Amino acid sequence: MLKKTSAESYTIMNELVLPNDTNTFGNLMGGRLLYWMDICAAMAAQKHCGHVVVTASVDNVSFKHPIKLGDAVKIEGKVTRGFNTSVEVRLDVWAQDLPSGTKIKSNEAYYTFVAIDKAGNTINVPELAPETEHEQKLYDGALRRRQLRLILGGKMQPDDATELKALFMESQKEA
Ligand SMILES: CC(=O)SCCNC(=O)CCNC(=O)[C@H](O)C(C)(C)COP(=O)(O)OP(=O)(O)OC[C@H]1O[C@@H](n2cnc3c(N)ncnc32)[C@H](O)[C@@H]1OP(=O)(O)O
Repeated sequence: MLKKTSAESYTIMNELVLPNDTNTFGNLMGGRLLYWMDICAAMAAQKHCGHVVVTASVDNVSFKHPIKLGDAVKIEGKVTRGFNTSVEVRLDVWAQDLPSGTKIKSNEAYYTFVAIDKAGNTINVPELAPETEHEQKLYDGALRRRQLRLILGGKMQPDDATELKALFMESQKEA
């Protein structure tokens, strides 16, 4: 199957935080942000897969700074690696106070999507060809993150997570 690049799935989504998106403190609700991130990530995954995708899992997401009413939210998504029927998407989220132009990094996250056909059966996805050093790093890390999330999802035995185990062995040697 033809390999694809991260650039081919690169997706940018911009949103403006309106009153209906906020909590009683006037900050963007976490659930609303996760919803926007899911949409951005799904668009990136579909560009890569050439098929409809469903969200299989969302890794731990930390909310580093509150995002305020009236801020612009910019979400960037791109596929980091294709496996058999699933892809990992990396998201970077920025909040910008438009009048001052001040921009802060708000979140980073990884979402996993599975490609499905019209009958709902899972289908194979294209591999990813990293083009830069940074993309290669994300590609290598994707295998370890996949093993961790499959263990947590009860889909893999810890003993089978060879790359993850190797990482722990390395850090034990260094300590
Ligand atoms: C864009 C949206 O918001 S869609 C709406 C929300 N999402 C949904 O409704 C999805 C509902 N869930 C499902 O349809 C199914 O559970 C699926 C398609 C995600 C997985 O199907 P299953 O039959 O459980 O999984 P199966 O064991 O066949 O594996 C299929 C792929 O899913 C991956 N997968 C399964 N569970 C997980 C998980 N918890 N985390 C990451 N990947 C997973 C597998 O690794 C496999 O990928 P691979 O082929 O690249 O190795």
